[in-house]
Amino acid sequence: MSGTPRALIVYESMFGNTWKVAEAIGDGLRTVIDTDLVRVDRAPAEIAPDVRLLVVGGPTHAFSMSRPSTRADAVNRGDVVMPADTGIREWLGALPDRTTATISATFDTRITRIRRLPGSAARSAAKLLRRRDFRAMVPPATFFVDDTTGPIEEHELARAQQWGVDLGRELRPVLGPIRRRMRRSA
Ligand SMILES: Cc1cc2nc3c(=O)[nH]c(=O)nc-3n(C[C@H](O)[C@H](O)[C@H](O)COP(=O)(O)O)c2cc1C
Repeated sequence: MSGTPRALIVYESMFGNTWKVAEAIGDGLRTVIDTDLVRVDRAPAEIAPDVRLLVVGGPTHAFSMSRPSTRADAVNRGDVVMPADTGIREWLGALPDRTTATISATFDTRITRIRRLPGSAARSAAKLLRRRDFRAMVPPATFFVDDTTGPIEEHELARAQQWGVDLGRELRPVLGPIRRRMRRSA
């Protein structure tokens, strides 16, 4: 383990709503830990050892994480904010096996009006992470958009920021011993 512990948020977004949620979560998390935010098509192929918390989020497509076909569908529905050739499913699938213990958390966006339907990208992503020995810090979280292309209401973004703050609080007891060790060796 090396460097100052930090959090990394990797997000996928077609119409910009999950991006806004990721930024709000980052604002919350930064009250506790240095946090980097990166789009999935620019995300590192490996998780650096100083990343103590990995947060992954994306839009729910067809009851799960997006696939090439659902992203192609999204492109036909409106202007997209990132290339459709990759998503969190592909990025998580290509991650190498863990060499250091990393804690994880996942989130997604879904449509308010069909909130009773099952299926969540966050839950699917959490399953993939568990298989790769990441330890989930909190249950998967969902933030709601008004319709397929949005918008997302301010109260959902406020909830996302608070989720980030709460996640940071959960992380504190885990970071405490690391910070103390770092102070001693400084
Ligand atoms: C092809 C496709 C399939 C979708 N399937 C679902 C779904 O199963 N459940 C749901 O709640 N929303 C579904 N949605 C709506 C997305 O969740 C919504 O577009 C997304 O939350 C917006 O986030 P973004 O702007 O970051 O892409 C779907 C959208 C698309 C384009």
